Amino acid sequence: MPLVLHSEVFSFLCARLGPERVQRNVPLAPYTTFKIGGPADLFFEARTRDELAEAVLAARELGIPYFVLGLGANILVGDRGFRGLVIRNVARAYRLLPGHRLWAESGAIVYPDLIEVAVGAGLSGLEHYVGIPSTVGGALWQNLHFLSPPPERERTVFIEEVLAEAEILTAEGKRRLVGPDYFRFGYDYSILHERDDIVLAATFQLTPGDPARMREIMAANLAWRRERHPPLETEPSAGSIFKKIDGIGAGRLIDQCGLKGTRIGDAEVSPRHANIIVNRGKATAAQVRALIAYVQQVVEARTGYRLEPEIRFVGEFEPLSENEPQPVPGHVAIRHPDR
Ligand SMILES: NC(=O)C1=CN([C@@H]2O[C@H](COP(=O)(O)OP(=O)(O)OC[C@H]3O[C@@H](n4cnc5c(N)ncnc54)[C@H](OP(=O)(O)O)[C@@H]3O)[C@@H](O)[C@H]2O)C=CC1
Ligand SMILES: C=C(O[C@H]1[C@H](O)[C@@H](CO)O[C@H](OP(=O)(O)OP(=O)(O)OC[C@H]2O[C@@H](n3ccc(=O)[nH]c3=O)[C@H](O)[C@@H]2O)[C@@H]1NC(C)=O)C(=O)O
Repeated sequence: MPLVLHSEVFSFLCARLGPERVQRNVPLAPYTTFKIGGPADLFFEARTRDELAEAVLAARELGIPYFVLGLGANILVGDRGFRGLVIRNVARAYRLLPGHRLWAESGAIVYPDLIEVAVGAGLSGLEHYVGIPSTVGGALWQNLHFLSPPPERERTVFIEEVLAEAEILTAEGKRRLVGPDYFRFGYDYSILHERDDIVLAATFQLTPGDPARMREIMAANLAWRRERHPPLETEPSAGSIFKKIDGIGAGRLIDQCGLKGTRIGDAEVSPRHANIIVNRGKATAAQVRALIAYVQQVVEARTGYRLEPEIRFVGEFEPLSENEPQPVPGHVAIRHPDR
């Protein structure tokens, strides 16, 4: 039974969060970069970090499932949607502080908002992440990263390198200021994967830099992405589907197996970058899941490597039906610039 039918739950949330503020049965597809996903039984937009904390505490008190949604850039929402409360984080305040610091609520958007304000003030440290869709919360969750500047591009730079401190709501319900060590950052990893802590705000320690050089880095990184990744505006996706395989490359393996352009319904392995699945129009979460499973199966059979999804699966998924379209091999393959 949809949670929405439990009127006491709805009344409790309205009393806690405001009568006009809690919505029922809200489609989630528009709030994801994949443009896929069924409805949330209950939906609330948190406009400040206090509202975000209050919504999480209310859901915990009720004992109902909840999910904090950033830009929905790293998730696949099931076609049946989410049985519980989706809290969309639109707490987007930010300001520059003395000592070259930038403070931001966790719903603040890294690009363009934070990067533009930092670069505009001649402060370096965030410009690497230009063009990557992410809120501050999502960035700490996954330790947002990109290649170091050209021409060397000799390493990966991570957002942990400029994090000074963060305000969190802990799994135990306490508001705390924590330093970077708390997060135990790794590649695509932070403690937020294990603990039910919520990021409310973060402060970044930036460094004075040459704005012209920062603009140069931004232009080069945007060009790098444009050349390799399908454009989100016309080919909705969730970025890389599978985790990095050090020194080998998930994308390269899929490409070498000739899977670019393979489709199940409207879900397609991007002909531009083999580790990205794009929604060609009306793709369902079931089709994306089936395509993920198909790619895993082919790559494992041919190379022995088991690809692990990097994206988070959220909500309820339809069981795969026998009527689901079968995989159709791709015909056109765009040569990847690194091959
Ligand atoms: N490098 C690239 O090209 C790309 C990278 N990405 C990555 O995807 C992420 C997208 O971020 P975004 O769209 O904002 O997030 P999403 O809405 O995609 O949510 C992703 C996860 O982040 C967690 N999360 C979000 N906000 C908070 C918060 N305030 N506190 C604690 N956890 C939170 C949630 O985990 P939980 O359920 O555990 O609360 C959720 O599962 C970024 O990390 C970015 O690096 C995405 C696309 C491309
Ligand atoms: C896109 C994301 O992150 C990106 C991040 O933007 C960039 C830059 O730092 O490095 C990674 O991309 P990537 O393209 O190097 O990763 P993979 O998909 O594993 O590809 C590895 C390598 O395979 C080769 N490759 C890739 C795609 C393709 O179609 N053909 C091909 O040959 C390329 O040489 C590539 O460099 C991150 N992906 C992963 C899985 O770690 C994301 O997180 O959503």
